[in-house]
Amino acid sequence: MSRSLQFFTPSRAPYLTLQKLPATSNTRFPVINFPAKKHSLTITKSLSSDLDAAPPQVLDSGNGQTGAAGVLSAESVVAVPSHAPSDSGAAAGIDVDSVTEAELKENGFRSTRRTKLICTIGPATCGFEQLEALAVGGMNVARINMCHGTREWHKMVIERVRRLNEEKGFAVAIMMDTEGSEIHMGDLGGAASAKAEDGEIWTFSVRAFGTPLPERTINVNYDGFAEDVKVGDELLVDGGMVRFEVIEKIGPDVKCRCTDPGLLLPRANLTFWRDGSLVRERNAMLPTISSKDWLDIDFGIAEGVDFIAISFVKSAEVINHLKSYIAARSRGSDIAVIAKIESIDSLKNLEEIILASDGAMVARGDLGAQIPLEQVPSAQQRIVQVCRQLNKPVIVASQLLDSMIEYPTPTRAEVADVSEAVRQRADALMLSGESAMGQYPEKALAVLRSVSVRIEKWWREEKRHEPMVLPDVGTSFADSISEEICISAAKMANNLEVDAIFVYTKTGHMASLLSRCRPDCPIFAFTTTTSVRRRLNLQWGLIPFRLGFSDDMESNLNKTFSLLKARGMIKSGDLVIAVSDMLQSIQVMNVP
Ligand SMILES: Nc1ncnc2c1ncn2[C@@H]1O[C@H](COP(=O)(O)OP(=O)(O)OP(=O)(O)O)[C@@H](O)[C@H]1O
Ligand SMILES: CC(=O)C(=O)O
Ligand SMILES: [K+]
Ligand SMILES: [Mg+2]
Repeated sequence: MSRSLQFFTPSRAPYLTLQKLPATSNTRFPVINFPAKKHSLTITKSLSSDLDAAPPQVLDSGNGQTGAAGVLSAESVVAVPSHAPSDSGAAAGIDVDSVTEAELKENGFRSTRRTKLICTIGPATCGFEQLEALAVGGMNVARINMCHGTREWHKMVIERVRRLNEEKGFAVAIMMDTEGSEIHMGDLGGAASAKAEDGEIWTFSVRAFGTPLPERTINVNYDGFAEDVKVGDELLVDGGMVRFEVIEKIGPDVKCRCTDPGLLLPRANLTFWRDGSLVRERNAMLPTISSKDWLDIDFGIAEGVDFIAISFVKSAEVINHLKSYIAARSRGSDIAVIAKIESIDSLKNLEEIILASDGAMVARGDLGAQIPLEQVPSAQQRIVQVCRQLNKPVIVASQLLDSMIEYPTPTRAEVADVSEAVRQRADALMLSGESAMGQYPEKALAVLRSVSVRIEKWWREEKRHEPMVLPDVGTSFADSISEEICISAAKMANNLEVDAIFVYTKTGHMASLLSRCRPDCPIFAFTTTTSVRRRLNLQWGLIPFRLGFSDDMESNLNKTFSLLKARGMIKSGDLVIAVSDMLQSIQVMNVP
């Protein structure tokens, strides 16, 4: 039966009847079909009886999927879920993150956290129990930073995260972050940190020293350093956490007086400034991906990491180069490349870099060392917005809760900063030192979680739908149809106040298009492979499930309903919108 498009205007009237229907009704609701060949819009209303005939679904056996998984309140985690191996159970079963499942059951769809959380793993969090505590606390992605630690150490962390996923039913993705070849200090001869006091004279040298290092001496990784700096230059450690003034050059050694005291951390980034601006002599010519980075990338490909984040990206070219390298090396696997925006050049070429990448990171630590600090917030806003427009996930990183490295509670200013990133609707927030080497990694994660949930709720209550125009991102007509479907589905979901959007997607693309619209309800993303499922874990509002499904949407829906109902994740009467990348359609229905 064909109806006019007007049927789908925001007016709620035609839908009032939907909600009055008995919860047990198996009536299916209007289906908008965009037939693949005709491309004409027909709206059909079908009354199907074969839902009744759907055979009962068999759950994976022996994994306790129907049992209570655990309880996660906004404040604390009460029980640790125990769960199915993520790769077990083929067609009939369904895999979902056990903590998310518990959260959905406990607090309902609406209060499920939409903003994703990344934890940098370091000495404070590399143990199996510590990793598990982070996963239970909501970590969606574990980041390993190739600036620090050995490859054996990183391999061990990756193996532990894998084991956690397999044994406990998580879908924590792994992000490997390259070192890049900007100027940085050496490893302090093995010391965890060193304190520079006001007025002290320190030597920064390109000489290779044995260990232990001579007192008040810092090794610099960039050979041109002593030639490039001038007496009178200002030397900034970590973008100004500690400052020195260059007072004398003696061959490879540069003598500096400490002007702003503070803690020096191993391999901290170094920049030098002259007359108020950043000096970029020959180091501007340093390669984005160094020879060591290529070895690390080979390691990441071999280990099958989910994301590779590239430090100090300057142009789209390097991203394209790396993507073709990955494609040639890792046939079949799909490692996503994240461009770290942390240099002046990356801001200049922002749109083309983001277009070439699979996502971006606002790496505020180094960015704040390259542009004046007061310009970082507007740069962040711009990067977040461009990513949203171009449908790429965006991460806001660095110093979100820096004081929690030492203290158990954040500053009010830090909470405000986290809130602002959530309010900008970034896909993900990242902990660095707070989780890698801080005193309170789990507490810091809990702060990110509770602030995210609270600000998201406030956003929905205030109905702050931003008037953002989302441009076409695809190139083909079929892409345009998908985008229109997702925009319409998200709008319908908000207007009808549906409980969830279901998306069946093999590549994850349809799910990301829905995520881009930032709808009020969560998006249940069903995908067939564990790697796509882990990758979707970086994107705003997506709850990724692994499920075997076919091209027949009717049977997919039946199967999903019975599996999710059996696990207590949905109930009869819940209002759901379903879309898929197999069938260009929007369906609105109550769970039978
Ligand atoms: N694998 C590790 N081993 C030891 N310490 C680590 C490790 N990873 C991180 N850290 C410590 O945690 C701090 C913060 O981690 P993070 O990775 O965010 O630092 P960063 O070096 O400032 O980042 P980037 O190099 O990407 O700009 C580091 O400065 C380091 O002291
Ligand atoms: C995360 C990172 O690399 C930075 O903030 O500099
Ligand atoms: K790095
Ligand atoms: Mg950096």
